[in-house]
Amino acid sequence: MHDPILSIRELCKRYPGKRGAIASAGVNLEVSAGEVVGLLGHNGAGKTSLVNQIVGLVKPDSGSITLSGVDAIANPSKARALSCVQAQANVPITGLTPARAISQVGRIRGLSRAAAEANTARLIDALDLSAWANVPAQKISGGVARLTAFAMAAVAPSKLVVLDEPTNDVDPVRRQLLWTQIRALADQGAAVLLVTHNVREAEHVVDRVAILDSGQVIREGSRSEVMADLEGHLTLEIDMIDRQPDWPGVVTPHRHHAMRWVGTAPSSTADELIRWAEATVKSGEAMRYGIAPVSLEDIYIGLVGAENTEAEGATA
Ligand SMILES: Nc1ncnc2c1ncn2[C@@H]1O[C@H](COP(=O)(O)OP(=O)(O)OP(=O)(O)O)[C@@H](O)[C@H]1O
Repeated sequence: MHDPILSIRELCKRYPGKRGAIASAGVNLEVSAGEVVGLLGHNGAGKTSLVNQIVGLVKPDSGSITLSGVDAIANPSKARALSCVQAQANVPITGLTPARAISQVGRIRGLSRAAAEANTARLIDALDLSAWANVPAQKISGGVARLTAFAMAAVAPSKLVVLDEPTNDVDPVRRQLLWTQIRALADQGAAVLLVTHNVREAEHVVDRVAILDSGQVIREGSRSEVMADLEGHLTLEIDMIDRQPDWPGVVTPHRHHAMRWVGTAPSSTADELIRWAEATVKSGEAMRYGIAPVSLEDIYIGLVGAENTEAEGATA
C-alpha cells in the first residue's frame, strides 16, 4: 500500500462535562492516496467527531493525526488547507446559484477561472444538475443542495477528501451518479474518507471499511477481510405472516424486524433453502422470500445491531 495521506493513532476525545460523551476511544485509522475508506457506524458512534478532529474543529485529548506528514492537531489551519470536507450540514450558499458556489470554491482553492468553470461544468453534468445549475440557492431542493455541497468539495480536490453522509436527501438515480464521482475522486489520486449509513450502496465503492462503535474501530479491513467470517454464505430473508419461521437446520438465525426474518446458511445449501422457502410460502405461512450472497450490510448489522441501522428496526 502507499504511504497513508491520513494517519490516526490512538485518538481519544471525551466532550467536557460531568457526563460528557466519549467520542473517540483510541481510534486508529489510515487512508492512502487512491482509496475510498468507508467509515460506518450508528448514530452517535463518533464519526462526525472524528471528522471534526481531523480538520481541527474539535481538539482531541490525546493521540495523533498526521495529514500528508503534517501534525494536524498542532496545525489545524494547515490540516484544513490539506483537506476538502463535505460537512454533515450543508454550507449555506444563499445568494448564489449552485454553479456559482461550486466554481467560487474552485477559485478559492487555487484553480484558474477557466479550470474552475470547466470542473464545475463537468460535475454539474456528471451529477445531472444542469436544470438547477443557475437557479438561486433558496429555490433548490435538499437533494440538489446536497449534491452541490459534494461538488463544492470535489471541484478542486486536495490530497484528502472527507465526505460526511454525502448521499443524504439524494434521489436513488442521482445517488448512483454520486457514487461514481466519489469513486472517481480516489481513482484520480485523492485519499477519500467516506462517512455513511448507506452500507448497501457504499459496499460497491469502498476499498476498505472501518466500523466505529462507541468511539472505537471494532472491525477494519477490505470488504473481503471484513466479510471473511461469512464468506461463501447466503442470506435468506422471508416475510412471515403471523409467526416466526421454523428454520431448516442449516440456517443460522440472524435478525428480524416486524414480519421480516433473516438467516444465513452456507451457499452449498441453496437448493435446500429454496425448497424450504417455497414450501413455506405455498403453505400460506410466508408472503415472499429472497436469497442473496451475504452482504457487507449483513456483517455490519451483525456487529452493531439492527436497531442501529437504516435498513432494519429491531434485533431478533
Ligand atoms: N459538541 C458536542 N458536545 C458534547 N457531546 C457531543 C458533541 N458532539 C457530539 N457529541 C456526542 O459525542 C458522541 C458522538 O457523536 P458524533 O456526532 O460524533 O456521532 P456520529 O457517529 O457522527 O453520529 P450521527 O451518525 O448521528 O451523525 C455522541 O454521544 C454525541 O452525543
